[in-house]
Amino acid sequence: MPVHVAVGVIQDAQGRVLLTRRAVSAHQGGLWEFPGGKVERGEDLARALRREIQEELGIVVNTHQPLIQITHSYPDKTVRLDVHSIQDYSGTPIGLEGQPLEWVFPEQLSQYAMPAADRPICTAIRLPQHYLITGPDPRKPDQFLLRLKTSLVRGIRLVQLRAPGLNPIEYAALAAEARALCRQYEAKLLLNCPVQLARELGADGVHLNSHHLAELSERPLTDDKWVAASCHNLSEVRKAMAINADFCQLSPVLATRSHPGASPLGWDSFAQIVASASIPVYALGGMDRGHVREALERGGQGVAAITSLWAEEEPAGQR
Ligand SMILES: Nc1nc2c([nH]c(=O)n2[C@@H]2O[C@H](COP(=O)(O)OP(=O)(O)OP(=O)(O)O)[C@@H](O)[C@H]2O)c(=O)[nH]1
Ligand SMILES: [Mg+2]
Repeated sequence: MPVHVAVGVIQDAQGRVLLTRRAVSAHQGGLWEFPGGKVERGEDLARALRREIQEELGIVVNTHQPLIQITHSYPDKTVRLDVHSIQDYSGTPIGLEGQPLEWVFPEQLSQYAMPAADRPICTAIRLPQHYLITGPDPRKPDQFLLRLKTSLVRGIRLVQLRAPGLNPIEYAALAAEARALCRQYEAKLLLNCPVQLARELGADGVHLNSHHLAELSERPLTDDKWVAASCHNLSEVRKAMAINADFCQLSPVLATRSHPGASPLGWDSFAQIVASASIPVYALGGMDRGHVREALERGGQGVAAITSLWAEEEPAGQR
């Protein structure tokens, strides 16, 4: 049986995350971690989280929401980390057990030595709750780029450029323009195309379709790039984890106009598959912004969508 652990992600007004340093004598000693500790017998997760955070930092957790669940096997034990984002708390964190504290920007988390189980937590912290998949294929690139811009103006920060009907030359031209636009808004652009092309185009990362995923035996890009994958069942999610992908999307969760023939998983199967995934998983298929809460409650990272996130009109002031 894995050791069940309640873990809290606490962010300040600037978005910095609180790390604490484990005692040298402890399991995974000397490494930086997120505060938290073991769930005691008879305790539920919320109570354990409140107790651990109060014991270690002297603050009172008021509200929290699930971020990710990770099962990880170390040589000496297996842990099940139940990670929640702490949205509101009272007091000022101090290291009540003498542990050093540090507030760290999400982009800098990789500079801290942390337990191996924490890598997907850092990924989940850096990823937004919405993942925009562009569509449909552009007949007029200008209009397509204007719609992308509107989506960015509305707050989208993670974009998958999907245009399966374009040839590689058309796709490359569109990707260059989309990349320039995404940079302006500090959004990340993942290219849904063969890995070699994504490498050549110098994107922020690649989004593998299930066919490309199946062909790979290892992570195709270095750790400073994003690697994401399209999955439709548990074995594809496992494959994404096996090649060390950062995150995946799982579809179709609900019935969707864009893929009318596909039979939906439903939220229960989504949650079941996500429970076995130790990487962030976006729900895809019939999703709109209103589904974010359900996706989080079911263990997901948020929603991925074409139809509902792809802006219909031009951005204000751009006509
Ligand atoms: N709190 C915390 N534990 C983690 C993280 N990552 C990770 O692998 N763990 C593992 O999860 C377990 C959590 O235990 P803990 O040592 O914090 O438990 P605790 O606060 O109840 O302490 P105690 O039982 O030593 O008094 C440890 O085996 C630890 O190595 C993390 O980010 N935060
Ligand atoms: Mg602890």
